[in-house]
Amino acid sequence: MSLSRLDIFNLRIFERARLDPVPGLNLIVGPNASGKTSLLEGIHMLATGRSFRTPRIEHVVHRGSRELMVTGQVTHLQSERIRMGIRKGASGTRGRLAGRTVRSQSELARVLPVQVIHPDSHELLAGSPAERRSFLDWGLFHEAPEYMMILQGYRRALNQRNEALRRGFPDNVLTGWERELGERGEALDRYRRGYLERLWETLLELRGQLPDLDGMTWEYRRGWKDGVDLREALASGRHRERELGYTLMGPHRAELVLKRDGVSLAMEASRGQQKTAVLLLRLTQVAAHRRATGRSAVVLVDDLPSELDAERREAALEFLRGLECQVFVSAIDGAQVQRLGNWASQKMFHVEHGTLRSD
Ligand SMILES: Nc1ncnc2c1ncn2[C@@H]1O[C@H](COP(=O)(O)OP(=O)(O)OP(=O)(O)O)[C@@H](O)[C@H]1O
Repeated sequence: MSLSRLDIFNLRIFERARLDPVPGLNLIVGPNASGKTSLLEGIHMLATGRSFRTPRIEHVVHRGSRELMVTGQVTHLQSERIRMGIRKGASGTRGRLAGRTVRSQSELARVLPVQVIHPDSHELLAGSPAERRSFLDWGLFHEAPEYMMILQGYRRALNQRNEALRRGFPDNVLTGWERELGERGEALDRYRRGYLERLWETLLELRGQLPDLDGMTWEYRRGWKDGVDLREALASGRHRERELGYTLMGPHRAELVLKRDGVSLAMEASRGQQKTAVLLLRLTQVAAHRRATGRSAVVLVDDLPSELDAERREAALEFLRGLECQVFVSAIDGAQVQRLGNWASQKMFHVEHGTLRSD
């Protein structure tokens, strides 16, 4: 699966841009502020309805315009072509897939799975636990469609219970929400554990491809005490949670700690080591997704050279090549990613102040 055509309208610096990518490596080169990241942002917007830089759409829409639009064509098995598109602005979002309007953005995300690695991607290790929970959610969204339904139901029930806690509703109201949270929460935990086990099998096979990652391990904390049923834990925590006005236990508090030689990578690894570890984690997800579903994802790497030395850069490109999926890499200096290896197809795009040309 690959993106074979991309049209961008009114996104950041671009009023209009067209890209005809190849299924292998697409290298986007240009000076600072030319629009490299904006192109990757356009692909991410089409696939997920969101920017990876800001939750505020007004910053992404070209100044002076009301909305942005991104359309694309996804090619499956070299022959099946699917058209998709998204319009987004202050007045809302509209998505189109194969000639019809979609009910939810997730329909586009299923057709075009996208994994992004950007200069702040070390936040996966150093940022809040929510970053790591959404990492797990990415894999499960693509592998187990029912997982998202359970998660959405869990979030609804959680909001209801929090509201009931804040408004001092009686115990029998809370018990109903706790039953639902208990069932859904235990199921989410089982999915996450299973996914992590599978992911780690793939990671162990792949980690030798990047330097410095021997001895990497994980510790998953599910969000409530081991050996206790979630429903019982919620019932016993009710008194304290009434005072706080929110639910302290459950998979919405789960944490994934990544370690190397027993020490947290978030606490002690250098920025370059963290970036290499994040590359490994995200690219392992792409490989595991392929194994589980038979489908490939598109990988976006914004500013690959930043903070990676030559050895790490080359190893990263080699790793990307081995995944055999479509890759978009941006860089200021094409020479830094010159040793591209033997890709099945590759193309270089030059960006200059919002205009685009290819070799
Ligand atoms: N909403 C907007 N409307 C118009 N231009 C914008 C908007 N948001 C950002 N820009 C401009 O778009 C340009 C391109 O930004 P972008 O981040 O894509 O560049 P880049 O090539 O990735 O740069 P760098 O190498 O410095 O990371 C910048 O000059 C920025 O000021």
